[in-house]
Amino acid sequence: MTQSLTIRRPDDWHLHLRDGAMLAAVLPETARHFARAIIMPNLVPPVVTGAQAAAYRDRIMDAMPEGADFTPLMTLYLTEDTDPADVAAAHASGLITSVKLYPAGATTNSASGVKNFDKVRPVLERMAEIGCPLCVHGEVTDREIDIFDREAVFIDRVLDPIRRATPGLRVVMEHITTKNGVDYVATAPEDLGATITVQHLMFDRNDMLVGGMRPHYYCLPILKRREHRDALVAAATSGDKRYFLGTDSAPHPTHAKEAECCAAGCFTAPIALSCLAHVFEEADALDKLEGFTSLYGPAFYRLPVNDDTITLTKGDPLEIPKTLPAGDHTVTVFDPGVPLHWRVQG
Ligand SMILES: NC(=O)N[C@@H](CC(=O)O)C(=O)O
Ligand SMILES: [Zn+2]
Ligand SMILES: [Zn+2]
Repeated sequence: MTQSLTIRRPDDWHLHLRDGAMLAAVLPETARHFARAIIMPNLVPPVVTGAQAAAYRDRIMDAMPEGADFTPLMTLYLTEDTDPADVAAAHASGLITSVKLYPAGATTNSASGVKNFDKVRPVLERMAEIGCPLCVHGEVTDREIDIFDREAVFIDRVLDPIRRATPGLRVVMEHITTKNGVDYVATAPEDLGATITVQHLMFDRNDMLVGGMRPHYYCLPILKRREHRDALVAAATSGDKRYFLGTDSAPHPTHAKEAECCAAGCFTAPIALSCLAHVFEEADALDKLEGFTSLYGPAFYRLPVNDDTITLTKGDPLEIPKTLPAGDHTVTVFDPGVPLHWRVQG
C-alpha cells in the first residue's frame, strides 16, 4: 500500500542562496518544493542596506528557473552602523521581511556583525515600533565559552536582556540546537519563535565525530548531545506554533567543506522534506508535519499560508545525487546516511 501525505506547500524560514554560480546551482532545489524562503543576507560583502537587498532580490529573480513560482523574502544584515530609517523604509515598502543579527565572528561571513549590542538599540526599538521581526544567530563568541555552551550562554547574556529592553520586538531564534533554546521559547509569549533545521532534528554530535570527522555534518551552531536533539524533535512534533522549519540549507563548494579548516554549513535543500517526513514518521507525528513546515511560520510572520499543496509518498529509497555542479566547483548534497523513503511528488 502506498502511503501518502498531502500538506499545504511549505516555506523555508531560514535559507542561504549565496550568489553567482552557487545561487544558480542551488535555487532550483528550493524553488521546486517551497513557495517562499527567508533569504539570509550573509554574502561577501553582506546585504546591509535596502538598496543592496533590492539588487540581491533582482539577482535571485534573474536566476529563477523557468516556470518556478517562488518568492524570496529578503532580509538585512544588521551592523552597528545600520540606519533605522533605511530599515523602516525597506520594511514599509515590502522589500524586506526581517533583519538578521549575527554576533561578530559567530558563523560563516559574520565579520561585519554586532560586537556591542547597545549600538544597535535604536534600530531594534524602531523595528519593535514598525513590527519588523529580528532573526538572531544565537551564540556568544567569547573564546573562553565552550562551543557547545555558546547558545545557552547567549540566551542568558544577550537575548534575554535585548528582549527585556525592547518590549514589542518580535524575535526568531534561528536554528535552535539545545534544550535550553527549546525551554526558553516555551516560557516566552508569542512574540518569540524559533526555527529548527533538518540536521539538528536528525543528528547529534556523535554522528559527526564518532569513527572519524564528517565535515558535511559540521554546521553552526554545532550539533549537540543526544538529549538536545530529543528536545528539538519533541518541540518540532509537538504542534506548538512557536517552532517552525528553517532548513538553514547552507551550501559551500565541496573543496571548502573537505578542507583542513572546514566551512560551517550543511546543504540540505534537495532532501529537506524527505528527511523531515522521515523524522516525523519515526516520532509517530506525521500529522504534525504540515504545521511545522507550512502553517506556523506564516502565522509568526503574519503572512497568509500558501494556497496550493504538495504530496509526499512513501516508496523505494530515494536516489540522492552526491554532488551538484556549481560553476567551476561542485556542492555536496547532505547525506543523511539512512535510506529516505518519502519523496515529494511532481
Ligand atoms: N549554519 C552554518 O553553519 N552556516 C551558515 C551561517 C549560519 O546560518 O550560521 C552559512 O552561511 O554557511
Ligand atoms: Zn546562523
Ligand atoms: Zn544559516
